[in-house]
Amino acid sequence: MTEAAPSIVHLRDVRLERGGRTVLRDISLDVPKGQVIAVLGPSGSGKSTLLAALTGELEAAAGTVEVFGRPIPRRNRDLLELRKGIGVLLQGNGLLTDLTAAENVGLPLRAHTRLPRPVIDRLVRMKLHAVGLRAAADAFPRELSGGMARRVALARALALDPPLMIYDEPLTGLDPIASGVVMALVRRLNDTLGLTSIVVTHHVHETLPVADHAIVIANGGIVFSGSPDALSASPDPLVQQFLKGEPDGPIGFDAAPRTEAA
Ligand SMILES: Nc1ncnc2c1ncn2[C@@H]1O[C@H](COP(=O)(O)OP(=O)(O)OP(=O)(O)O)[C@@H](O)[C@H]1O
Repeated sequence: MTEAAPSIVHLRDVRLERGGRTVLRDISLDVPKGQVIAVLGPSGSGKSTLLAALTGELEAAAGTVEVFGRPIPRRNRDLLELRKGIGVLLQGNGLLTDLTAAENVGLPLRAHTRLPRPVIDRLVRMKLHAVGLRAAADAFPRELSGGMARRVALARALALDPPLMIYDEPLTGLDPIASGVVMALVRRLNDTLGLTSIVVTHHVHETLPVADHAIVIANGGIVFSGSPDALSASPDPLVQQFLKGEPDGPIGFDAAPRTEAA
């Protein structure tokens, strides 16, 4: 019998507030090592708020948040150490326009390590190779397509070999082909590098095929948690409304979360 993989992320009965208002309540979630999990939900449902709790940017108002088996530290130095273990790919690529692709990927290595230049150069080439862009090392961001720029940003997020990757809307602004390339890469990198990945998105149909597990956030909480197949087959009207992108149904048009205290 194989042992269950340890949880890289563990949330129990978590309540998250923004500006004194409850955005998410009763959030319990375990992300086992090695999995790709999709966090889905309509705009404003609290997906970014959940991510902020995982990176320690937002302290939970109640409940337990553990990453890598430890509660999120409060001391700044410990928090910085934790964050080195979490690679984050944000919606905008955040590439510096006056640096080449290779220089952008090398930034975290120069900022957080004292590795000698030739070692950094070699690591940068490896990261660019991992995203299929070794040939683009000397290109500037303006010379790259949207999909290529996203992959450079992905290589940079991987620079410090983080065991946990968080993707916040990785497909925004990409065409269907580039979206397919990026999602296939998310899965391949997860498996070849032994990572755990959390993909926050409202691109359900592009994301589910590469995910092991999906959760749907709406109306202030987790309304679905299960396999992608179970999600597609769910009879829950709320889930169906979200999957079909229908404006009328149990999810309010402005997706305003419940505001009463837990
Ligand atoms: N700093 C803040 N102060 C007050 N309210 C906030 C803050 N950040 C987010 N909110 C509110 O919290 C709720 C959830 O926002 P959040 O950005 O987490 O949603 P989301 O699901 O990531 O949305 P999107 O898909 O549009 O990025 C929204 O009602 C939003 O207005």
